[in-house]
Amino acid sequence: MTSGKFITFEGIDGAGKSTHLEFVAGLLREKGRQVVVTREPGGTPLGERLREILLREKMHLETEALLMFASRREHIAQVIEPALQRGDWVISDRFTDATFAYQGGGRKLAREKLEALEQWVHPHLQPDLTLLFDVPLDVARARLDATRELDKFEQEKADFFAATREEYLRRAKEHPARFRVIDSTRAIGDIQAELAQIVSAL
Ligand SMILES: Nc1ncnc2c1ncn2[C@@H]1O[C@H](COP(=O)(O)OP(=O)(O)O)[C@@H](O)[C@H]1O
Ligand SMILES: Cc1cn([C@H]2C[C@H](O)[C@@H](COP(=O)(O)OP(=O)(O)O)O2)c(=O)[nH]c1=O
Repeated sequence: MTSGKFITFEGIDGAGKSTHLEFVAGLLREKGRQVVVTREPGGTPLGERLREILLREKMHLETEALLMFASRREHIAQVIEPALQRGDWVISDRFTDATFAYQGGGRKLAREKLEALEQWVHPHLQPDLTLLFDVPLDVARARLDATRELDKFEQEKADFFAATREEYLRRAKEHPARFRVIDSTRAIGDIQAELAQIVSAL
């Protein structure tokens, strides 16, 4: 049995992550891999209920961080670890880097608190590859405005997303072996050509 890998997709809202999830899953399936596509917050029945609350209700920033990690704990136990143990590949639309970027960067929750939660919830699990879809705020905002009704996070102001993006880029620099920063201002076809190269090198 080949061993599976854990790939996460990250970026500020509107960067284009969701556009490329199924493309990457398809590339892996073409190579004969079993692929589980999932997301955070969510990915389990309980996690999806937490997602509904997290994306709609205002709450204390620590409550928000704790619920993100509660959803993640369930997701790891029910979906991610069993899939990796079977040898499947897991692609998750967001994981812990999102909590550092949104609750840490955006909401300014102390990084040490998030590191403590990360150590508690998944001391031994890290993605093998994190694709960070990066775009300037105005590009992300224009894409969002063109397409959908905005949830609680998407309604945040420019300085929130500036801090979120900055924290993502800081983490990418801190973990260069795990992160690939994708310039997501380019045409979808150009981005997919780069993704195909990255996936074939895995
Ligand atoms: N490279 C791109 N060029 C132009 N439009 C894009 C590009 N990538 C995504 N979009 C569009 O931007 C919108 C937001 O993309 P989406 O993948 O849903 O973002 P995210 O999941 O990162 O919030 C969608 O309407 C999508 O079609
Ligand atoms: C996983 C995670 C997501 N989020 C936020 C980022 C997004 O705004 C929102 C949901 O993510 P996402 O699934 O990307 O939203 P959409 O389906 O609208 O593209 O949750 C956090 O604030 N912290 C986290 O730890």
